[in-house]
Amino acid sequence: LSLDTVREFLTREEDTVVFGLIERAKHPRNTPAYDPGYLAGGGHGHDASFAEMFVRESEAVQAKEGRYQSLQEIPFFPFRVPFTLAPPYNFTTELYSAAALVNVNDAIWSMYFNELLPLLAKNGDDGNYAATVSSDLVCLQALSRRINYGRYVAEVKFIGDQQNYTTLIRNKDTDALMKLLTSEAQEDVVKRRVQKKAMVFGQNVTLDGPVETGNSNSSQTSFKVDPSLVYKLYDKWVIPLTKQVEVEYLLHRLD
Ligand SMILES: C=C(O[C@@H]1C=C(C(=O)O)C=C[C@H]1O)C(=O)O
Repeated sequence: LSLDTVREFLTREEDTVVFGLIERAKHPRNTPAYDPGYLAGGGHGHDASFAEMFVRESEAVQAKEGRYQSLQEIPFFPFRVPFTLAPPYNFTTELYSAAALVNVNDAIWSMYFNELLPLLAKNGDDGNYAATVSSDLVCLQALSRRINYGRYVAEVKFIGDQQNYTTLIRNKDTDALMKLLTSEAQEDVVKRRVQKKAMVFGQNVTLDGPVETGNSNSSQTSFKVDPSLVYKLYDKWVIPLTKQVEVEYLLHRLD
């Protein structure tokens, strides 16, 4: 684990996040899928929305196949996750064990459904709820993996500057920790790159003419996901939440 490999991981995750958003944006809002009352109205005694039920049950299946044996993956419903049926695999454990399970999945969940989704999906209801929430799950898992990877970022930064971090952790100085782990230049690169990825991955591809680059002067260029929304997602939520994970991890790094 080094700062370079950590940055490579985050860069590759950007692709997964952007492709996930493109797929979700294919479907309209489909609000009944998020309404707990919609299922209850069916009289089956459910108190969760289709979206929640889909995530919970998918996580249960994936848990059985060993998804959460990798520390890179953290479920949204940890108490509903059954034991794995997969034989143990010797995953490398780069994380400090007392801090390894730090995560902000609850914050990711509410950010995704309450803030991002209304900006991402067009109004409308086409009844394809299962396909829709299945693409929500992909987005949630990608965002969770990316944001909770802040644990690995923090570990690398801690190892690289143990003396300074140790003092700040002992003093529980979260503001100073936040400042020490922040690289504004790097954050700027990340935000501009994801915006560009949204342009490149989300363009309409036709056989006539050159590949659209998105920065041509044709105002007709339209993207499957608004590149400025992807910038905003990283600026307002993904990077701040990643840094929150980093700070929380560090606060447990000497436990
Ligand atoms: C990931 C890093 O650490 C911090 C978090 C970042 C992020 O969430 O993208 C970017 C820069 C840093 O503020 C890094 O330095 O590469």
